[in-house]
Amino acid sequence: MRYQGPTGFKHQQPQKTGILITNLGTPDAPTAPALRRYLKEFLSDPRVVEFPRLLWWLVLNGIILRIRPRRSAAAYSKVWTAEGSPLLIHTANQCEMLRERLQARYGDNVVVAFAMRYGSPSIASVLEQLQQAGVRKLLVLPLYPQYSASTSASTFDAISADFNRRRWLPDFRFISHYPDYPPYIEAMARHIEAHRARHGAGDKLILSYHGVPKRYLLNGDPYHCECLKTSRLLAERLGLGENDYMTTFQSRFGREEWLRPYTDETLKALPDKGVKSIDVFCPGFAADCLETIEEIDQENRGYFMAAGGERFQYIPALNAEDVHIDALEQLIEENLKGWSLRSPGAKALRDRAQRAKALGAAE
Ligand SMILES: C=CC1=C(C)c2cc3[nH]c(cc4nc(cc5[nH]c(cc1n2)c(C)c5CCC(=O)O)C(CCC(=O)O)=C4C)c(C)c3C=C
Ligand SMILES: [Fe+2]
Ligand SMILES: [Fe+2]
Repeated sequence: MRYQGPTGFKHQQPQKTGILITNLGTPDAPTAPALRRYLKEFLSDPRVVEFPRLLWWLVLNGIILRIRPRRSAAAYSKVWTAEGSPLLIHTANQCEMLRERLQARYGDNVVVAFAMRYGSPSIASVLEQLQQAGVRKLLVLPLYPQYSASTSASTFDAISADFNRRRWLPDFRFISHYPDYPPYIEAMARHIEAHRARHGAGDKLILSYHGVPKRYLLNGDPYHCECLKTSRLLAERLGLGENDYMTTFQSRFGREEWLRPYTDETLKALPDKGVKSIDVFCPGFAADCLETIEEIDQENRGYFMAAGGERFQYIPALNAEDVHIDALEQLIEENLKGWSLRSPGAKALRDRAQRAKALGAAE
């Protein structure tokens, strides 16, 4: 059978609305074998590494997967907690809080779940569970505020690959970005203000985003533009002048040029320019993860202090903070508009089952 129908389908099953939040994904353990599996899946995605396939296959399997898993495992072991990878824990918490709030309003008619683009829980496995649960309308929210083909479009690819094998597709909505969504800007502003009220404010606020190769920007990816927009709106909301903040790009991979200015080079240079006290926040990361905890709060803190910096404050990601969940809940609510969140009543379900029986269908 080319297209898979729902298994164990019941005509009386109430039809539900599914809300799927996703993030990038993380290895199962901070070990070289787990990193090898994770990096192989991640770095084989043509949305992430846009290189001629055969050449990249040779480089990935011949060089990168022989060296990087051990190095990355060492980095992950610095951030790993008793409950597991920070990215997975924060995403699970975000999901749980959204579920509580949305089910308080809509009861069991909404199902809220999370999945990871790479690693587990995989998008395919969670979509299968949602279909089994009777989800006939599906809203997907990848937790990437700024659109990039390497993240947002890659998530869409994974969903569409799953749909490609299915017989019965749900109504479908996909939030491809929210870089200027006022409640998101407001959530970050309040979070930063609260942090500054407790710990004081540095002379400059560094807004560091994950980078992508500059080539992707030149080929039309809106990511760079969206990062600058988020920064501008956040700075305006915080009342910051042009000299009070900076947008930088972190997490370079490989030898080609990535979006500039680079976070590490910027932080190494700031003390010489007289900026010795900074706050760093990463607006593009909905949850703390390796790239914020190890790369920013550990590695880049070290660069800044070694270059003569005196005060470095990392402001944590929004994670499962109430202000963040408020913003995500509003974003979800707005994107659910026009969908009735009530499932058909008992009578409608009985009638439907009788009609199906009359037509000779299984129950
Ligand atoms: C190889 C190219 C990469 C591109 C392009 C890229 C884009 C990109 N990534 C994120 C968010 C995250 N990336 C994370 C880890 C990570 N990223 C890359 C490479 C690229 N990312 C690698 C190889 C890794 C793994 C770690 C390592 O070996 O260095 C993470 C953290 C995951 C975790 O488990 O904590 C996030 C989140 C965005 C938003 C983005 C493009 C905009
Ligand atoms: Fe990345
Ligand atoms: Fe990194």
